[in-house]
Amino acid sequence: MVVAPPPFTTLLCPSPFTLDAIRCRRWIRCEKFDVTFFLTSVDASKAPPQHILSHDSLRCHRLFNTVSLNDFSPNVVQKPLDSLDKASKVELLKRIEDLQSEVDDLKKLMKSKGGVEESQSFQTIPSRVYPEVRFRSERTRKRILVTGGTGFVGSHLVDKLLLDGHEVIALDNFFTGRRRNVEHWIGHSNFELVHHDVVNSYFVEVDQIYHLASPASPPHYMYNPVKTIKTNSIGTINMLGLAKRVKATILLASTSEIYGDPEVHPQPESYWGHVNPIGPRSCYDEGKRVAESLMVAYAKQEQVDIRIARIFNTFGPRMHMNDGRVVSNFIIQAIQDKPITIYGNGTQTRSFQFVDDLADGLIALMNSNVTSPVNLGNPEEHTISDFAHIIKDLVGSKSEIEHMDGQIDDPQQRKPDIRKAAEMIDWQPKVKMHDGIRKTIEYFRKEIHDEEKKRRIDPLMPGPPSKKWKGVGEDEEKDDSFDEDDEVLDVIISQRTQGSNQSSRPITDPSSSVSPITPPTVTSSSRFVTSPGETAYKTTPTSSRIRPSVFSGSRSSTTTPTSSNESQSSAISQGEFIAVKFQLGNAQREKDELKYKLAKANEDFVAEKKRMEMENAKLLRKMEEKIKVTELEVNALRMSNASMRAETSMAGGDLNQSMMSISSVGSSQRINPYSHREARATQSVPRLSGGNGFHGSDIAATFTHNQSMTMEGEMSFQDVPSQVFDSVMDTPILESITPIEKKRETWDKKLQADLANEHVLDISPFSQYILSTISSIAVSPQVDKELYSLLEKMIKNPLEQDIVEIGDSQFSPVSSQEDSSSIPPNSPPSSPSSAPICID
Ligand SMILES: O=C(O)[C@H]1O[C@H](OP(=O)(O)OP(=O)(O)OC[C@H]2O[C@@H](n3ccc(=O)[nH]c3=O)[C@H](O)[C@@H]2O)[C@H](O)[C@@H](O)[C@@H]1O
Repeated sequence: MVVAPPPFTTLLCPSPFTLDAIRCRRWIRCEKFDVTFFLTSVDASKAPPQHILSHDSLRCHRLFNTVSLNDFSPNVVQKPLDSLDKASKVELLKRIEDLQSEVDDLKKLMKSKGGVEESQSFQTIPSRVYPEVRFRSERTRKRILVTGGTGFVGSHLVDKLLLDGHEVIALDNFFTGRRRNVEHWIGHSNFELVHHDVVNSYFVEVDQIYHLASPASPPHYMYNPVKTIKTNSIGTINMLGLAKRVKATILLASTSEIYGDPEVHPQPESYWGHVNPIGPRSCYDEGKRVAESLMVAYAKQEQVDIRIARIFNTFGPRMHMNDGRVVSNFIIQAIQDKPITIYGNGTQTRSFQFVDDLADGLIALMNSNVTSPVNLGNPEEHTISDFAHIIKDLVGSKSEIEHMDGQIDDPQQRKPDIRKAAEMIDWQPKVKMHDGIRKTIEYFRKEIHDEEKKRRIDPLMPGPPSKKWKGVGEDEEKDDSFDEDDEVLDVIISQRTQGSNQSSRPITDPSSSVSPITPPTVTSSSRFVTSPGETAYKTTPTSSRIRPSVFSGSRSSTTTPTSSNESQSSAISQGEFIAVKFQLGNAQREKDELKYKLAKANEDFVAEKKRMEMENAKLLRKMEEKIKVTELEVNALRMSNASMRAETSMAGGDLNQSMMSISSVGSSQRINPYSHREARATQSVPRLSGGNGFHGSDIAATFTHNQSMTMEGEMSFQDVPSQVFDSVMDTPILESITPIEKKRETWDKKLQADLANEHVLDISPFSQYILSTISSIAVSPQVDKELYSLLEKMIKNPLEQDIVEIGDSQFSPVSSQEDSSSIPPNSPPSSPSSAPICID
């Protein structure tokens, strides 16, 4: 009789000898060993006699052992769908197609998104490096609003506050402020830049408010006196209202100008001043005086915590080239070896402080508890004449000194009494005037160099006249806003239409040939007004009343018109000149704005990139899920198809087709790319005898998808079986299976021949594969026992065993060693590899 074969080799018995009668009835799957196979029953009635094989053929079982149990990867095996009717399968196929196209779309979308990212040249934008700021805890870190935060003084204050670890909001209407003054902070998490005019309300939650917003240079504040008053009155009310609401401490940047043309010298805070309330400077002087009054009123009535700084003449880097004040004018003139223009006889005095000291003083005052006004200035007093020589010497200039008409209400002496600051806020200036001047000279040298370079690259041509020019000669009302774009044109229009009767600031008469950075060389003969309200200029009404920046001056001798025509042409050329100058200013602002936008775009890009990466990751996950689902469905279909083929072949009595079906199932279940990878990483390389033979290629195809495998003496399966795999695995499921049919014909013939010659199994590695697959999972004695008995029954009486079903739970693998004791006496050895197979 038979020496019992290993249990699941027994399972083979029905297959070979009743192959043509096989009917797929149930799937058995063993997740642990990643095997799905059919349990079949025998329908002998359908089996042509010649296909019934002899038991003796099973001698070949010995060959099974070439594939060991360990060679199977723990892939997930899914249960196939139950047999589907054709319509359902078509529907399923359609769904797979849809899913596939969806997956393709998603892939495309992802690629395109990746493409966008790649093509962006944002990577070329270097990430910004900010000055290192002090770390402050939540408790000590303050949120601070600085109005006029991009101006000359404001930007230095912003620097100090940020470096000290506070959060700063710089608010500015950019009338005299410039983004470039704070551009090194743009994008910093502690910094915020707000374009806003304090004349309008602004609401923000802050601890401190430094209220600096106002033009401070005489030509600037005199340009639009109504707006200057509004800024200092309404603007201050708005900021006080905000301070009141959010209980912030507010510091007003007041000025030494509130002392007017002082009669007390030096000026202590207790001095009430000597101000002409209707003079050309009054818009600023009185504006600041009313601002101080408002501060005190809000403190008294609304308990707002206030600080008042009376700021004396200040200079330093970041002064505008067009500032028009004495320091910038003298330095630029000296650098360019142009005449240094002194208004008046030069005996008037000023005390100049370096901007760094002022910023320290403002912070010290804010953080004190001094609510009364405090002077902040450097008491080092010089006459303007001395000052001109100091500048000339420090620059090493060949400039001559030229005296021009003095200004109306020009304070004749100014020197701060800073004892209060020293006592109450422990502040005094540290930077000596000479040192500060040197730094400022370097700054202006660079500015001039940059400016000249820019003009070399892009020589300025006066653009087409603005629409505003059409208004020349008409009655046009001057806007009270600081719209710098229209500023100069407005001045010209106003000049032409109303004459020069407002400002006492010295007039300059630039000729058309004057370069935008030509220093003023104004003489004193033609422009001096004795009293406000009278005709402001001795020049003709057509001469322009522009601010006396160093860029706009020229010798007065060239300006006295000899005829009305000449006067007209002089005015036009000046207009053109100013238009060009302001084009330059606008271009600069535009550049600053672009820089800001670029920095912002960079930030936005980084955020967008992060978002896209997250989105892509999500998309990828979704895609992978879809692919997985698709694969599962495809596998299901394949298995289902295999089932059908098996059924078909059974009906047709085709051994090979049945084999193929099983092979397909075994293969398709290994498509899962994840387990595939795992398998590759962990599996040994099984060797299969005869794997490249008749059916061996199918087996190879099966293996190729999930593990490396070599055939004995043959090439690697990884390379070989692609066509085979394609033909077997990717055969359209419901379409004509022509290639397979063709093969099958050949195989059938061969099989017939083999059968005739009685050496079927000897040459059928495919059969071996099935056998080995089945045997390899037969590690559970319990399962062995059950299956064995089932199979015994099947073999004995196949017709009775129409349906065999074994659930998953029965396949929990058990180590053969561990459970050898539990193997029933009747059972075969649990290790297929060691099992002697001998069937009588
Ligand atoms: O620098 C400042 O911080 C101060 O500047 C101005 O006060 P002011 O003293 O008139 O400033 P400048 O325009 O620089 O004039 C200073 C003196 O130099 C004279 N000056 C100015 C410019 C020039 O080219 N030549 C010249 O002789 C002026 O006539 C004046 O006597 C403002 O009014 C103040 O609010 C501000 O605090």
